[in-house]
This record gives sequence, C-alpha cells and structure tokens, in this order.
Amino acid sequence: MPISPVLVAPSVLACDFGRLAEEVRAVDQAGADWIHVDIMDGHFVPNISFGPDITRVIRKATGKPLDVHLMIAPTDPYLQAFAEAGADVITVHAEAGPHLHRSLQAIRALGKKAGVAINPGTPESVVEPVLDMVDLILVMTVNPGFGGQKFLEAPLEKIRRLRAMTAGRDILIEVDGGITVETAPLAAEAGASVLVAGSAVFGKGPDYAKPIDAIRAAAERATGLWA
Ligand SMILES: O=C(CO)[C@@H](O)[C@H](O)COP(=O)(O)O
Ligand SMILES: [Fe+2]
Repeated sequence: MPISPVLVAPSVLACDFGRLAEEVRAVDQAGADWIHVDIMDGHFVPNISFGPDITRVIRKATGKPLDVHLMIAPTDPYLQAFAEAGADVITVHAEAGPHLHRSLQAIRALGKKAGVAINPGTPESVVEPVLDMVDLILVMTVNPGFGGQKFLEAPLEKIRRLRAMTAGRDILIEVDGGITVETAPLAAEAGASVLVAGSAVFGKGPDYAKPIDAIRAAAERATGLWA
C-alpha cells in the first residue's frame, strides 16, 4: 500500500481574528499544506464562528487549498456560497441531515472535492454507502464546536478501519481535534494523512513554522516516511 505524504492544515479558528488575513499569510508562509476553515452555526454545534464572507477574506490571503469544515445544519442551502467564497474541499457532517448522498453530489456538482465528517460517537459504517462520492473522510477526535479540546483516542480504531475500508481508493483520511506533536503520530500511524491543528499551531508563539514542521515530522516518522 503506498504511504501518503502527511499534510498539515492549521485551523484558523485558533488565530487572532483581529489580524485574520495576516495570520493566514503567516501560516501559508510557515509551510501549511492546507488552510482549515471551521464553520459553526450555533445549532449543529454549540458555537458560532463565521460564514462565507470571512471565508472569502481567507481565500484572498492564500493560494493554499481551503479545507472548509461545515459544522452546520442544514448544509445544502449554503454549499454554493462556500464554493463561491473559494473553498477547495467542502466537508459536511454525516450527522447534519438525512441526505448525505445528496449533499456530496451537490458539492461535486459545484466542482469541489467532497468530504464527509464523523463525530466521535458516529460509527464509520455511515460512510460506506457513499464511498464513491467522497474525496476525504474527516474523523473528529473531539466533539465538534470548540478548539483547544483534549484529543480522544477512541476514534483511532475507526481511522484504522476506515483505512482498510478505503484501500485502493483515492480518499484522504483527515483527523481533526486535539492534534499536537504528541497526538499527530497516533493519528498518522492509524492511517490519517491530513492533520488539522488549531491551538497547537497558533498557540505556540509567533514562529508558526516550528509547530507545523514538528507535527509533520512527528507524523511522518510514525508512518515510516521519515527516518
Ligand atoms: O473542527 C474543529 C473543532 O470543532 C477543529 O478544526 C478545531 O478548530 C481544531 O482545533 P484544535 O483542537 O487543534 O485546537
Ligand atoms: Fe475542523
């Protein structure tokens, strides 16, 4: 089985919103592979972040892929707005509504990569019927809604099972929540290749290259990509 390179996606939820564009440029220059954009509606999750207008500001500040994680319900009425705001990957939660297949179809029809996210309490089996429709599976290792939470180890087994379920397919497995230099190797060893990190990147001082490089190196070491 080919080993995928590890991608680090800083979550701007943890940045200084007063200097949003500057913060996005800083993580871009510090070597972020993707920029993770958390959209929260105060309904699907108990917190509100921002919407398409702010996503457009982020888009203007970077040429890196924008990884938009929608923690909103319903999702479908807003997919076009996020596509037009500059998303490259749009991820919807399997728990956000009864029409996951329709949402994924709509994302691909907009010309974007389609992702499905699952909460810690959701089994990976919900993804099986839509494997032909997804480019990315996001496994939450915290309950969604807030940055800075403690990494849950239980979803690691789901990542292992998803790795087996998606073998031979062009599907990335992303892990989100509580990723640090210590937890990144656990997620990478289990089979995740896209690592979201918010507080571990933005909360460690002004040199964002240090945590980004350290997380990537720790994960690559765990997958045998790095000596
Ligand atoms: O989607 C979410 C939280 O709901 C995440 O993307 C967090 O924003 C990641 O932050 P850290 O756990 O890395 O601080
Ligand atoms: Fe996220």
